[in-house]
Amino acid sequence: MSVAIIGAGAFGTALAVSLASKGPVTLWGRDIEWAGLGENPRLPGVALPSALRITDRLEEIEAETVLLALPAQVLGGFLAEHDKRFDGRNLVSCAKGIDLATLTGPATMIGTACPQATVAVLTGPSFAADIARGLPTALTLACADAGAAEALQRQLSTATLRLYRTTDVIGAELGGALKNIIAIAAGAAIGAGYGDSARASVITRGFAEMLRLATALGARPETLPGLSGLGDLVLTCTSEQSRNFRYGLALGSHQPFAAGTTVEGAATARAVTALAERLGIEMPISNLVAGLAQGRIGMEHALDFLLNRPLKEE
Ligand SMILES: NC(=O)c1ccc[n+]([C@@H]2O[C@H](COP(=O)([O-])OP(=O)(O)OC[C@H]3O[C@@H](n4cnc5c(N)ncnc54)[C@H](O)[C@@H]3O)[C@@H](O)[C@H]2O)c1
Ligand SMILES: O=P(O)(O)OC[C@H](O)CO
Repeated sequence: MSVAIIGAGAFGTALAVSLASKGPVTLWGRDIEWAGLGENPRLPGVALPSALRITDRLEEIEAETVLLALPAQVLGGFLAEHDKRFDGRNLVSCAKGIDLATLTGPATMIGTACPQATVAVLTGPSFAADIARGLPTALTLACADAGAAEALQRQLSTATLRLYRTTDVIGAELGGALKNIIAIAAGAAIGAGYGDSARASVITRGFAEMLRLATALGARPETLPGLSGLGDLVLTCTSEQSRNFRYGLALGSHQPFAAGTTVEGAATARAVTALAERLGIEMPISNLVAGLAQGRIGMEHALDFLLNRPLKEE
């Protein structure tokens, strides 16, 4: 089975570099003026291998397995335009977010746009730079069809990229989407100088929120403590490599943050606030992050927002 990747950002390029160690890979990007330079500025210091073909022509994407490595908020527009071209293939979502327009995750969006496709999700704790440099990384490959999950697991594992499989697509994709919100909160706590104990509380109570919403939306509870949930939550809340964590740091310390950086947790927090309201679920950390990201709540009120809630059982 041949492989192609849509989205030549940091993650799409990193996956392309890793998969090119096994055979030819095609990478499609909208803006690829860097292709001839042998390096993607979003992934500095990583040489692009010769087995990697880079194109901005979608008609060249003929692979059976296509990884969609676009940010969650742009995926819907891409699918609306190109659904027919990709229907019927193996479509693997790599986006970690919930679409604000539809309040659904990437797997549902892909399945709706391309009903004949086999839909899968690739998620879990992994920084693009680590994957591209060949550092050992473990991910989750989720597909409702157990046979297809096994085939994709084999196809997309490399010598340094170890994939575990599951049929719980909703659980795997929600873990990856929701951890970004909690990482912003953890960054804000550190940025504001609240300390490591506060960060541990944010991670733990944040995980409780993730579990609450994910299971209400149909996730299996045992999926959330795995790589795609807790694994990625821990990574993203503790590393300044994370853009979501760094965005939180900037919010907490009243510093500017580079516009145009992909920070999936900001829009996803707004989507989660709407979903939680619809389902009658308490998501105080997610609500706070949505308020901070929209400028509705100032950092000076953030602590009151969390600490003045009624005392309750853990
Ligand atoms: N970077 C990581 O370490 C990492 C790791 C795991 C998962 N992810 C996920 O992968 C997804 C992509 O993240 P990234 O790090 O590659 O982001 P990025 O900011 O590096 O790249 C985003 C890419 O999307 C392209 N793009 C934006 N709008 C587009 C549109 N309308 N049509 C076509 N292309 C468009 C941009 O040109 C850019 O190449 C996110 O959901 C992210 O959470 C990233
Ligand atoms: O840089 P972030 O915050 O988008 O995180 C990247 C990955 O999701 C970490 O697993």
